[in-house]
Amino acid sequence: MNAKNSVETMSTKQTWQRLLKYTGKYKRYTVWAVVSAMISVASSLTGPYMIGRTMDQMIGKGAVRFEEVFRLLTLLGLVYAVGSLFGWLLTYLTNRLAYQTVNDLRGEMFDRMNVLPLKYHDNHPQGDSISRFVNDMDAVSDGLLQGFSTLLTGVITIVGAIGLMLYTSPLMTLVVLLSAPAAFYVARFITIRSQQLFRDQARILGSLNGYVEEMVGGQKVVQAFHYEDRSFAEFSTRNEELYQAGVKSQFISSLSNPATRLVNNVTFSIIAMIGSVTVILSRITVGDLSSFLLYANLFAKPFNEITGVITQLQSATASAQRIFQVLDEPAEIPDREDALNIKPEQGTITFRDVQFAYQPDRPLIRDLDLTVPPGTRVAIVGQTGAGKTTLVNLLMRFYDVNDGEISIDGINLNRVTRDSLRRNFGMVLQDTWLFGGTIRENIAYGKPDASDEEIVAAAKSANAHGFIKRLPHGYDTVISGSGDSLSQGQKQLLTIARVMLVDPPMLILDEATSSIDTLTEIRIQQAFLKMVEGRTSFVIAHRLSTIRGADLILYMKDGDVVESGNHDELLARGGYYAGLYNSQFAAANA
Ligand SMILES: Nc1ncnc2c1ncn2[C@@H]1O[C@H](COP(=O)(O)OP(=O)(O)OP(=O)(O)O)[C@@H](O)[C@H]1O
Repeated sequence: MNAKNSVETMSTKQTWQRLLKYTGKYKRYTVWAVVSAMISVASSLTGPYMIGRTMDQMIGKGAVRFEEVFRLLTLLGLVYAVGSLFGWLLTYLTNRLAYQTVNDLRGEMFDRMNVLPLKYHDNHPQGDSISRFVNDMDAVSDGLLQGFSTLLTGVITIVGAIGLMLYTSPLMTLVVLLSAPAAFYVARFITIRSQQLFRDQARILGSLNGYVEEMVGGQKVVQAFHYEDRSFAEFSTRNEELYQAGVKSQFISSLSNPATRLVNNVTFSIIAMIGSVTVILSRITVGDLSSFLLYANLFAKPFNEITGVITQLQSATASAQRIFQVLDEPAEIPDREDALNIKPEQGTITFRDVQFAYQPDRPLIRDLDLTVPPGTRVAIVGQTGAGKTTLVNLLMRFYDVNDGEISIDGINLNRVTRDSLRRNFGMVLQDTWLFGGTIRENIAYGKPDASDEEIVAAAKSANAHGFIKRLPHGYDTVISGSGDSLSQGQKQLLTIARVMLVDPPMLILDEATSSIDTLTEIRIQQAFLKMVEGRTSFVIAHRLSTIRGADLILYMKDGDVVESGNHDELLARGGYYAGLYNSQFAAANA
């Protein structure tokens, strides 16, 4: 059974057992919360007793023991004040408990996101992951917050009220107790029905977030293709679905409170009648009856409150299941215990009988054999979907080969720590990734302790220094996460500078296919050339100059390297590469 299934079949009980393990770490808060709840409930239970006693001091017209009434009422005020104080303490402690728990969960989830294999991120919309991180965490936090204090005070109140009712009138207590299961089963009947609806709601919310994230991220494309109307139509469908799911789940679950209230009110009326008769028969005093009725109310209230928070608890359960789903996703297979930290001396890269498939039934790379001597400039070309990025994914061990091996200087990559492997490769991707911070911080991403001189030198090598200097605050200019205030070319120059600073022995470059102004393109080309000098480099190449300057061109087709050699050799062979050259570059070059 895979992790996803195991969480999907996780029962409510298992989910809460697991959630409470996180809460269990904060026993100190829990113990004090229980003590506070007990004191606060004790005060609310003492109240009705004292009110009853006070009433019994007012026997009739002109027969009121004022002194005693005054004493009891003062005491009552004091008892309620202490109760309020501990009620506040209970809220404070449950707040801490809930936020600490969610804080830990959030930390664990963030950690897990970082160790999940790329496969997970490739197959899950970012919006859905963000929704789990934000919305589901909030739902769990609300559930813990409300659930904990309500359940705790509820249970103590119920137990205490039963004891005091029994003390006052066992017969009437029996009536109250017999009616309790009715309220409980009514609530349970409704709860079971609404649980599935809450699960659906969380799922639809995740999918809506995923869609919004796609559409907001791709706004340019959306507008360029006049997709706005269709995008809005699709959004509206999902939004409507969420609306329907929300209304339905809220409607069903909100039935439970009025339904249990109805049962309780009927019970209350019956007890009032029986009680009146008992008073007439002089078995109990009027004070006792009023105390009892107040107890019966106190006894019923938690049922109402508990059924009220059941809505929140259900939503928290569904959300916790979605969080645990991520936590249970298998992490990237850890490095072997005897994994080596490599520092390649030569850097000869060999592919031997490499086989790879993203999906087991769709083999992509079959029996790939290749030797790349140190310092070789490799250009990978081929049509879209040919497997160029896949080759890079395997080199960086974002995915592991299914069979065969890739080695550096004869060391199988499976025996190398991923960290040291990735440190040896500098990567410049088409999708430039910048984060919210200064230009300086963005360049120093791979070497946070770099000096200013090193940063400037790297920027100069990357031909980025000139445009950075012209920015309003130079290297201290703050850019947004997406780097929207910079041009595509400038962003790529920054990412080149970032790699230059780290100075890795090997490089992986994904040449931008997007059009960049000629001057910037020349700058990038120069920067690329400087970067690959003397280093083993793999370039997913789209420009003729890069391809022609390469020592080794790999022409990929359907996952296989079908031709390899340098430009002249491949042209002379008259195969796929020659076809590509003649159809795409020859005319431009003529
Ligand atoms: N994460 C993935 N899961 C499943 N299949 C994938 C995944 N990534 C790529 N593929 C498939 O593998 C094949 C090779 O994809 P790859 O990205 O390596 O091609 P490419 O040559 O880099 O294409 P392009 O030039 O368009 O970037 C394609 O058929 C693609 O659909």
